[in-house]
Amino acid sequence: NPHKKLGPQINYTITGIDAGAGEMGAAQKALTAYGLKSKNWQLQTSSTAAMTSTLDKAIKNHQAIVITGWQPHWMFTKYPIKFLKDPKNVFGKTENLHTIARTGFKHDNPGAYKLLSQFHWTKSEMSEIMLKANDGQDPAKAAKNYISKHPKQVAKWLAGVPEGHGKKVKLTYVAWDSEIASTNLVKQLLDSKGYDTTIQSLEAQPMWASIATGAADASVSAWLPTTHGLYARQYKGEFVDVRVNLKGAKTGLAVPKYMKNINSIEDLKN
Ligand SMILES: C[SH](C)CC(=O)O
Repeated sequence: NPHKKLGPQINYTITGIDAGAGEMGAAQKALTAYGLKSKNWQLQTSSTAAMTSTLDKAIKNHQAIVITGWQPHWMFTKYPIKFLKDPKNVFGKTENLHTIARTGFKHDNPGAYKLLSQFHWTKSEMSEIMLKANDGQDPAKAAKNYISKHPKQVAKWLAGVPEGHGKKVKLTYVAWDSEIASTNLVKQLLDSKGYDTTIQSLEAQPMWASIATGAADASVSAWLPTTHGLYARQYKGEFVDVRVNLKGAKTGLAVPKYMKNINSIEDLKN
């Protein structure tokens, strides 16, 4: 209802995701920076699944809602939503997804490290796996299908990567749809060369800690420079930033497009 103040319509609540997600920290900062905290606005933590199902219900009922959103994600293709402008740049400009590794990994497993140093793809390529996984296909199967459909790209990723002969590789990730897609793909690529790859999902902070402590070998789930900036600073010198594996990611607050008069985080006070 564009004529009623937004806050009371949604109990001054931003529908968030898992508490450890970097963008939840950014959303908290935004509440303060935009003077929303003093107006009783609050950030609700839940999970990606809970947030997207709450979004689904709100859109089905043509109701107002504010969520913590991010690209690449199928929510922007499945739902008519838009990012809110962030004039104070709390969420940062575009992000890149980085591959990070424990400091000794290149020495201990140069073959697997070589694959990680060659793996990169685009948002639309990632969406191929993400959308299939969201439609209920097993992400490992979706990753295998991707590999069989893109032989030239796979050949580039695997160029010069030696056989693994069962050498173990441990990848950790955070169970966001984007990272489920990329981690399953990297596992299938490594296993196709005879490595024995295990993947483990963790919350964001423990994922970073698993690399810094050497408990895991690598992760393709690092959102930098802003969203995981806190973790990168906390573990500076204790991890290797192997490379960017996807360019042009983005986090921010988002609303359904039918909320015509809400286009900036500033407008939430209206
Ligand atoms: C939720 S985004 C995939 C990443 C993050 O916010 O930590």
